[in-house]
Amino acid sequence: MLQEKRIGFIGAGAMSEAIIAGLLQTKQVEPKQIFLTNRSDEQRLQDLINQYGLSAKATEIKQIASADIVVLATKPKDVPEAMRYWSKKLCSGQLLISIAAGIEIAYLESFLSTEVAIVRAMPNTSSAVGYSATAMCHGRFASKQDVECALQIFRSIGAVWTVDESLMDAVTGLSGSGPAYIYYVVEALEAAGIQAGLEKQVARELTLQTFFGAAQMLMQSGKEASQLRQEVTSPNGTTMAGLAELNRHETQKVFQQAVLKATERSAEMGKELNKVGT
Ligand SMILES: NC(=O)C1=CN([C@@H]2O[C@H](COP(=O)(O)OP(=O)(O)OC[C@H]3O[C@@H](n4cnc5c(N)ncnc54)[C@H](OP(=O)(O)O)[C@@H]3O)[C@@H](O)[C@H]2O)C=CC1
Ligand SMILES: O=C(O)[C@@H]1CCC=N1
Repeated sequence: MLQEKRIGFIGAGAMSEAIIAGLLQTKQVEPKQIFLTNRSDEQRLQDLINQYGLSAKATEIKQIASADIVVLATKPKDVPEAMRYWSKKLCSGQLLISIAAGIEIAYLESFLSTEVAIVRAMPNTSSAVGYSATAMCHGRFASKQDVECALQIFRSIGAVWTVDESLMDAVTGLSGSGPAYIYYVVEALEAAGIQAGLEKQVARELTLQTFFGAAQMLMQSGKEASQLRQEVTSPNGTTMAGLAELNRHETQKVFQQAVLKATERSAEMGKELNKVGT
């Protein structure tokens, strides 16, 4: 299905790159099917075109405006400006996929005078290696084929779930921002390993393999995280000592609060922009 589609990206930032890298790595699309534009950073655009072998024509506005699928990947604050410009160029028959945090479908529709199919999605940066956790919902003009097309894009760069739009802020707080929480923990474990006497590279490799192994256990064993944690924890042993310190600082609660804060921020960003209006 994606083989015949032309995909235009509005925004040439971290997320567009992650999705493009994933699509190309998993061979779902060829470089010539991808068109890309940004606002002003010519060097960044050229770097991506060179790195991923995209056609130089990729920057042509006409190509994006007539693409089968247009991915809106600017920062949320830049969505009004981008939509004011691009909404005049989009037409029914095209599928607009927005990945902007907090931005509601109704808000995007308010810029459009034609019945453009819209999918709102929240992938994460693991798209770049084919392991995104993406959730998506769709607007009233999206057909079954449009939804299937979006599902196929996000399946090709990881796993995808469909949710009600009211849950998109929660998804953003959990899995959209989620990789950053994991990297934050990895930074801490690596630093602790070094402090305890390990060489930097060894600390890094042990940490990464521990994360990878734990993720595999969670996915393959069918056991709850709490049960797996208990299996590591010998009475009066090392893990118990480590976990006692985490509990003393209410670390689980802190992580829960972090996800809820991020969820709130996603909703807030949408509200801030809706106030701006068209
Ligand atoms: N980073 C993440 O982990 C995730 C981000 N998201 C969402 O993805 C979106 C993009 O994020 P990210 O890639 O990190 O952002 P970046 O800041 O890395 O990239 C934003 C891009 O948008 C371009 N841009 C800004 N205004 C316009 C415009 N009017 N027309 C065309 N292009 C424009 C910028 O161009 P220039 O540099 O020339 O100004 C830049 O290339 C955000 O809405 C974010 O909420 C979703 C999931 C995860
Ligand atoms: O930090 C942000 O706002 C974006 C949305 C999800 C991940 N990064």
